[in-house]
Amino acid sequence: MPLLKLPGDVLTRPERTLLPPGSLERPWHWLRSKLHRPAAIRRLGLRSQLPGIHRHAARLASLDVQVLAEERDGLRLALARQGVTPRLARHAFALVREVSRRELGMAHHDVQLLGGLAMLGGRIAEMHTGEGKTLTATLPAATAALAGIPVHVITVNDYLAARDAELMTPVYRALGLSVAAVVHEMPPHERRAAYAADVVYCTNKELVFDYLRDTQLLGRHRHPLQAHAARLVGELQDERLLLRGLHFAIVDEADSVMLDEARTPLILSGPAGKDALDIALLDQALALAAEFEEDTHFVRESGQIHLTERGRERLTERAQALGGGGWVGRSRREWLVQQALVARHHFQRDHHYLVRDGKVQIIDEHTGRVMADRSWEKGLQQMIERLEGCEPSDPNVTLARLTYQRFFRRYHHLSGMTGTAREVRGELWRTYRLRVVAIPPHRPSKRQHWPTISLARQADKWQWIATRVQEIAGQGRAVLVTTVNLADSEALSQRLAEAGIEHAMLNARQDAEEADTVARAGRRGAVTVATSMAGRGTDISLEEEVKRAGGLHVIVAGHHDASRVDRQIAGRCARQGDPGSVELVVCEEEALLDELTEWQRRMGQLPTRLKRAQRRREARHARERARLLEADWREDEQLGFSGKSE
Ligand SMILES: Nc1ncnc2c1ncn2[C@@H]1O[C@H](COP(=O)(O)OP(=O)(O)OP(=O)(O)O)[C@@H](O)[C@H]1O
Repeated sequence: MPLLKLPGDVLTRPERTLLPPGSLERPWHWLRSKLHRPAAIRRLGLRSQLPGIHRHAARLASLDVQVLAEERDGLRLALARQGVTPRLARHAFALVREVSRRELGMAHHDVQLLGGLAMLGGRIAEMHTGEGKTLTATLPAATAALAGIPVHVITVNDYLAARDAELMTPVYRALGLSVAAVVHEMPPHERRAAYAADVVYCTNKELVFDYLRDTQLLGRHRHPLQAHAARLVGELQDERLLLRGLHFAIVDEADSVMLDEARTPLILSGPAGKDALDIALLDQALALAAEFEEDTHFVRESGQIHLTERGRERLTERAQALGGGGWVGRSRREWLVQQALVARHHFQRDHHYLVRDGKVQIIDEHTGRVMADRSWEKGLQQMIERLEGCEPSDPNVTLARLTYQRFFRRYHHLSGMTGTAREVRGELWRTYRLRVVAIPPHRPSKRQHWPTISLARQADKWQWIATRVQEIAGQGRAVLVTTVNLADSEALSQRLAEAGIEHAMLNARQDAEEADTVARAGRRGAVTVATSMAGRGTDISLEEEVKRAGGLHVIVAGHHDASRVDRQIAGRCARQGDPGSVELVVCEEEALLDELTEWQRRMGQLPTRLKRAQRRREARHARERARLLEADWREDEQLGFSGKSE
């Protein structure tokens, strides 16, 4: 029985049809997810595959280029005929390992082979940060691609998609496979060409938007069978579609892509024309919101803003004075003012967005990167633009929307890898039916966790960090400091500049030089200040003398939304057996403290309280995702009768 096989009827089955669990099954799934434990390598029998791979690899190592190419062609034929059977998978892994050794000078370690096998079996490989997931992904990706299965390697940002595709190209090329990266700036014809490659590296956002564009194009032929029928009568030309279907996905940073980003659905929008938005009305709403006082007219709860009874009364009075227009209907006017309050009080410049070239550009809260060409919906974008004195952009209308939960479950074969999956394994199983396999590290980690420092004020924090940075960099080590947002990274940068400490910056405003900044960050005495942009995937290679002096020191200047992000940042140091250390610096004024009640503020030590606040925030985000998933399932059940999807 093959592990993977290209469906014979690939034209009619480019994606999996969703079968949501029935309402009686759901409590059972919930219970199973609570009891879920990471699958043991031993129980899955993964280790027993290693001797076979090594036997093949030893034989391949002695072959010359010509014979190796013949071997590859023979294997490709067998994989295409039989699918990826365990025997052929061992053979393919050995071939990929040998090719990587020749082309990149890196032969996959045993733990990478185990990670690759876990993914080939449709699981999530939890591999420690810095263990070499980029190289690991080549094993299942190339094996599936050799069998003729289109592969998507999905990651969190364009920088990583382009970097990983480029780094791994020699391996794929030597295996006779084509590889491409899809990045934001690409026009449709280049995207289409890229998706035609055997292995495609792309981000979750680009992929889902392209999928939505395709569903728009398919229109009433959205169901695979309808599309096939339309093709036969010439009503549908595949040349205009971008994707080749959803066959095999390897999701890098799986917890970030499949959970953190899954709180909000992706919305494909199109221009609505200037008239669709009444700018005067937005201005009135903003002016009204400026009169409203917190706790009297509105309250903030769990990241949302609600009008109080007094706020509603005030709005009714003011609406009568304004008269007519958008102010007549009660729910409409309340919604308008609520949006204006969100624009005024919730979204902060240099935290949630930045202003560049006269435009308001959203910063992705998970990756710390600018999301070019993305905008908030329903007038919120234009309200923020008015507040920032920018020219209001053209409004958009929603064309299609899709949740990540729904999208990823459409893949015939779904797998992933990450350094941080353990704490969300239940949710990964509940949502995607994906099991987590914990892979041991190649070498024991030498990372030292220094005690947490807690200070009273932000200013004390920056001062303390400046002193610490000077001390550690002076020892010939390299230092990376991460802050929770762009504004904080700039405040710290200013403090360092005042102290005469030379440093590089990596944040949403200084993103053009990313590869160079990362390349310099491991030099002797280098100091780098970054936001969570440096949190995932950033691989800082250290100079030999830096390793001898103690490696990279990471200072985490404040907790992030999820403890997984903190762990990812800590994972920038002590990679691949190098030495390294990490410490956390927190202070009373931190944003997460907003989450604490007065009673909690008075209780316990600051770090413990902050940790609790972080856990509450994580739980809230998990609840939001669960609600979205539940809504998705309900929608599926209702649509089931009319046979539609999406
Ligand atoms: N088998 C190998 N032999 C030698 N070096 C390796 C091997 N595998 C990976 N590396 C090196 O290890 C470093 C870390 O790799 P990579 O960035 O892919 O790790 P990662 O697991 O993706 O880390 P993160 O969790 O931070 O994303 C890279 O510099 C890579 O070249």
